[in-house]
Parts: sequence; C-alpha cells; structure tokens
Amino acid sequence: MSMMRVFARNMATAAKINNVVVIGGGLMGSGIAQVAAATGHKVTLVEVNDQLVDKAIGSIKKSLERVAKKQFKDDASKGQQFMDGTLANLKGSTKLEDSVASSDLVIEAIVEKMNIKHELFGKIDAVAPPSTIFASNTSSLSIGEIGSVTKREDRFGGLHFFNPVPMMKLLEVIRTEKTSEETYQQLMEFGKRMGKTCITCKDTPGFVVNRLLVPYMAEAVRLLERGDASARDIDIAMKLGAGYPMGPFELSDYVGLDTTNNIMQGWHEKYPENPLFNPPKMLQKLVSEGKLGVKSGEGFYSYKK
Ligand SMILES: C[C@H](O)CC(=O)SCCNC(=O)CCNC(=O)[C@H](O)C(C)(C)COP(=O)(O)OP(=O)(O)OC[C@H]1O[C@@H](n2cnc3c(N)ncnc32)[C@H](O)[C@@H]1OP(=O)(O)O
Ligand SMILES: NC(=O)c1ccc[n+]([C@@H]2O[C@H](COP(=O)([O-])OP(=O)(O)OC[C@H]3O[C@@H](n4cnc5c(N)ncnc54)[C@H](O)[C@@H]3O)[C@@H](O)[C@H]2O)c1
Repeated sequence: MSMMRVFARNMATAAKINNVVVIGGGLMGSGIAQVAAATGHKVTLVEVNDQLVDKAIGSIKKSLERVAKKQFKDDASKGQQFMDGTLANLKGSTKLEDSVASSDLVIEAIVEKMNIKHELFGKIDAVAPPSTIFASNTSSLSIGEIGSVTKREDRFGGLHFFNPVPMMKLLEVIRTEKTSEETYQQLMEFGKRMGKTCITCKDTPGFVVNRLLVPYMAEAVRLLERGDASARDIDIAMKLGAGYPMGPFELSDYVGLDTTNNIMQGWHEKYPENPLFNPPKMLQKLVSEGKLGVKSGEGFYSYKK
C-alpha cells in the first residue's frame, strides 16, 4: 500500500463517527438506534421487512415520549423539539447493502446465533467502506469469533448495551486481541457521545455483567424447579432483600427467554464442564412453547391484557 493510501485510510478512520447503521430493530437495536439518533448521529435502522421497520420506529416513538416527558417535564415544546430532532436523525430501511455503503459504524443487534451473525458480517464486509468500524451487541458470543469472517478484524469490537438502552447508563466496550487501539478509542468516544459510562472488558464469555447476571438468573430457575419458593416470592426476595430493581424472573422475561436460553445453550456447548452454564429445563420448555417473556405476552408471568 502506498504512503498516500495509508495516510488516507488513517485520516478516514480518525474521523468522528457520524453515520451509524444499526442492524436489527428488536428490543436492543431499536433502543440503540434511538439513543444514537438522540445524541446527534445520523442513524439507519435495518430490519428484514417493512412491517418490522415500522414496528421498531413505533416503539422508538413511544420510548421517546417517555424520555421527553421526563427530561422536559416543564417545557412541552422543548420536549416536542427533542422528539422531532431525534426522529429527523433516524430512518428505517430493509436495504442492508445500500445502508452500510456510507456508514462510519455498523452495530449489529440481531439474533444471538453465531452462524446468523457470520452470514450477516460476511455480507456487509464486502460492501462497507474500508474505514467502517463493525461492532456487535452480542450478550454472550465471542467478539473475535464473530469478526473472524471479516477482513477488518482490526476494525471490529464489541459494544454491549443494556436493556432498556435509553435508561441503562452502562456500555461495555470489548476489544479483542486484534482490535486496533484506534478502533478501541473510537468506540469509547462513541459510547461517551451516546451519554453512556463505558467500561472495558476482554473478549470473555458474558464480559462483566452477563458473566455474573446470567448464572444468577439460571440459579433462580433451578430454585423454582426444586420447588423451594415461588417465582413471585423469589422476585420479591431479590428486590427487597438485595435491592435489585427487578427480580430474576421479571428480568428474564424482560430480557427475553429466547435470548437468555440462547446464551446458556451457547456457553454450555462451549464449556460443558462448567455447571454454572447448565441451561435449566424449565427455561428450555418455556421457549419451546413460544413463551419468550414480555415480548411474546407470556414467560414466567403473563403480560396479556
Ligand atoms: C442480557 C443482556 O445482554 C444484558 C442486559 O441488558 S441485562 C438487563 C439489564 N437491565 C436491567 O437489569 C433492568 C432492571 N430494571 C430496571 O432498571 C428498572 O426496572 C427499569 C429502568 C427497566 C424500569 O424502571 P421501573 O421503576 O421498574 O419502572 P417504570 O416506573 O416503568 O420506569 C422507570 C422510569 O424508566 C422509564 N423507562 C422505562 N423503560 C423505558 C424505555 N424503554 N424507554 C424510555 N424510558 C423508559 C420510565 O418512563 C420511567 O420514567 P419515570 O421515572 O419518569 O417514571
Ligand atoms: N434482550 C436483551 O436484554 C439484550 C441485551 C444486550 C444485548 N442483547 C443482544 O442483542 C442482540 C439482539 O437481541 P434483542 O433482544 O434485541 O433481540 P430481538 O429478538 O428483540 O430482535 C432481533 C431483531 O433482529 C432482526 N433481524 C434478524 N436477522 C436480521 C438481519 N439479517 N438483518 C436485519 N435484522 C435482522 C429480527 O427481525 C428482530 O427484530 C442479541 O445478540 C442479544 O444477545 C440482548
């Protein structure tokens, strides 16, 4: 590569992140797109069909109303300005390749399955500009393994947000052995611009929060399976006895039982010797019955109106 081209590439990657593409508009992708747009980035939210694009934008509007009501409670017109400004920064799309073609940063928030993430990143690596940084919001998979299908492992990292993204202040920034210092700095800078407090973790199962939280959630299911206490009482116990905002069953339903189960299954397959990673049978059964928690209307609890 000529000196000029090296220089041009460095200049390109040193530029501030403005154009952000979020792939997947479910629980997490819609929240990430919302906060990125609210903090001044130009955001494209990519979903698989128009219906899901509309659903994602609809849920962003509802969440924005809640944020505006709180942040601008004494000034409705400022609240409206905030909502209009955020929505003006945001567009939905089903055209993956076109969307990533002018991106500075792509954040993937699709289903927690390695093969599906590989297929996606393989596809977009071929069309995104060389300077574009790729990040995954995976809860539990190895960032290095996800990025291994691309030719930009130095421009690949983890941005692990928490649900609900507009409310949760933490962002875990994951650097693999191949993530460049510059990419890492850009991801940290982007996280700060999103208004998050960033921590750094190595590319290890569950990073910090999920490595502690997911085995705790699974242990709560085992407590229930043994009949030691009811789900309701376990939730009350952890809220009033340990100060958690939600009990483990409320939280599992909130995160999504499919996501929680995928995390446990993946870790169990990779680390079968670790009993902490054994997926509880009750969790698998609920998922096989389509009971995925709040998003499907039923999980450990019923949310049907
Ligand atoms: C598995 C993954 O990889 C990692 C994860 O994400 S693990 C999950 C991490 N998340 C958690 O642990 C969440 C734990 N729960 C909580 O912190 C709180 O219960 C909560 C913030 C979700 C909701 O708070 P809570 O007091 O229980 O309910 P509620 O009164 O409805 O909401 C509190 C405020 O949050 C706001 N809020 C909640 N969800 C919101 C959303 N999606 N968008 C905007 N605002 C929201 C509400 O408007 C409300 O505002 P107010 O204070 O002005 O009334
Ligand atoms: N749920 C949580 O609390 C949470 C928290 C942090 C991280 N995560 C991680 O974030 C990711 C997404 O989780 P979620 O809870 O938002 O899932 P979700 O099921 O709510 O949403 C996933 C969305 O991705 C879309 N999608 C799937 N394949 C796609 C593709 N090829 N192109 C575009 N869109 C596609 C689906 O249509 C769906 O709407 C997962 O990796 C998960 O582990 C989840």
